[in-house]
Amino acid sequence: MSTQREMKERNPWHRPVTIIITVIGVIAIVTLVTVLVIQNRTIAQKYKYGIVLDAGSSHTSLYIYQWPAEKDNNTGRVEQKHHCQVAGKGISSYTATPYKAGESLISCLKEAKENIPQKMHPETPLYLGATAGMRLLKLENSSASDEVFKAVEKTLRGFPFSYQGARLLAGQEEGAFGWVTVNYLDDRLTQGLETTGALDLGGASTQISFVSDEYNGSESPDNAVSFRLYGYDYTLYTHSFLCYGKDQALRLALAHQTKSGPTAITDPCFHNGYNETRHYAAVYDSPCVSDQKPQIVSETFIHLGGGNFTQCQEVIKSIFNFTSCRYSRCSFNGIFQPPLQGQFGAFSAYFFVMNFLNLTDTSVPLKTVMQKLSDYCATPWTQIKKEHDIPLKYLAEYCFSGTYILTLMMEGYNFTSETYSSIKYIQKIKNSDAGWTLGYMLNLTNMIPAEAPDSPPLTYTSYVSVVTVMAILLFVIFILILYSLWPKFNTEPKII
Ligand SMILES: Nc1ccn([C@@H]2O[C@H](COP(=O)(O)OP(=O)(O)OP(=O)(O)O)[C@@H](O)[C@H]2O)c(=O)n1
Ligand SMILES: [Ca+2]
Repeated sequence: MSTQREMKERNPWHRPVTIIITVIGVIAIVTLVTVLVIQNRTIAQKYKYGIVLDAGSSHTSLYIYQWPAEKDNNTGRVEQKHHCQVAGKGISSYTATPYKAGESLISCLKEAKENIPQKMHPETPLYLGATAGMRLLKLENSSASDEVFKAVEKTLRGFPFSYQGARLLAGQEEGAFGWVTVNYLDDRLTQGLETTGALDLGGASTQISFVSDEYNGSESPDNAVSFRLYGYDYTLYTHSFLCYGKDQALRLALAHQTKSGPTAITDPCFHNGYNETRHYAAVYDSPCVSDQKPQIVSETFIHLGGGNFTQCQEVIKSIFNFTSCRYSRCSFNGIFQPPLQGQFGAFSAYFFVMNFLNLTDTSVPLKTVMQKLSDYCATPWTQIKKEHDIPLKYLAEYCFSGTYILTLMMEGYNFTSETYSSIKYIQKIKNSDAGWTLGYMLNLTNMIPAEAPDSPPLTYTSYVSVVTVMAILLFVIFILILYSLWPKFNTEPKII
């Protein structure tokens, strides 16, 4: 009994002082870890913002981006916070009343004010980039395009943000920034991974951008864009085909079918039973087709549907020119294109159309995809109208658009049934829309450094874990030391 009591007395864990030390130690560790976590989280919650307006040919979209304030010059942290679709058509449609182009943007800009903390408004950069609709308007009527830009500038300056300009993007910029967006969001740039190509299909133009080992910019230098990003060099091949967005491509196809000025056509790209009267003036009212306008015999023609995928493919092939190529290889219309390489992300109308048609799965063999599209095109217009509740103008065009997408990819860009699966139809990557706007803002705010930034050797989680483990270890060592010294303390009173 006495030996047992002695052992109990010698065991420091039964002493109140040891218990107190242990409790204090545990409290200290908990406090240390809590302070570390809270301290870091408070800093991360402060955001900076940027606004980009995408003034496309068919409509305008406003995007708000946000990033942690302390990561200004760091990697991969910019994300889309908000998207607002401007009501009505694109700014290039307001030539008769340019001030309305400016007014059309007001409601989205008001939304932007609500979505960004007020004190951040003056330091939030605001950009507007216009694409193919305004490119065409400039070609057609350059003073009208100036008026539209003046009107939108006036509206943008009336908001409390830091206005950075409204300008026309070059086709190369549109393609290159779309590529930057996709690869930035996929975290490919910081790690120097093999990049993903970008395919963007708009209403008035379409872009293809990718890195090819066989392209260094010496052949057809106009198609080269060189970057140094995070310490890695890239020479990107990019081309923008004006008039080959899906709305202008439809005009090219209609122009091809109405060359002789008929009073009616049976268009294989529209469903059987489709019947619409169209004005020649409206179809040919675009610089993409205006020079092909036939000597009019009548003001209108009847647009009938034929619902035949194979014949539709033939019509669409005829809007591409494959005859001349002064380079080693071409896509179409005499434009150089190096061999396709790697994975591709296809966004904007590529996604809208293929998603509507339920054809976004590219692991399905191309033959099956074509068969499904062929069946869709052959479905009578009355049945299509019954099955879908969307505006008829859009509904009528999906057979054409789907066929156009496959023909552009296979005949135009030279994808094959084997490489078709390297394409992924995408709308968003990690909650941010794929498109040129994010890449444009990252570039103009210098948010992608040429050299890799110095990064802390540990990630945040590892840092907290290491500190926690070390704190516990120190505490245990402290207790062990205390324990090893205890017998001495314990025997002292006995000596006295
Ligand atoms: N949900 C949507 C949104 C758009 N569209 C159509 O897709 C095409 C392209 O849209 P978008 O990529 O927004 O083109 P824009 O940016 O307006 O045109 P561009 O890039 O050529 O200036 C247009 O015909 C548009 O009507 C669609 O079918 N479904
Ligand atoms: Ca676009």
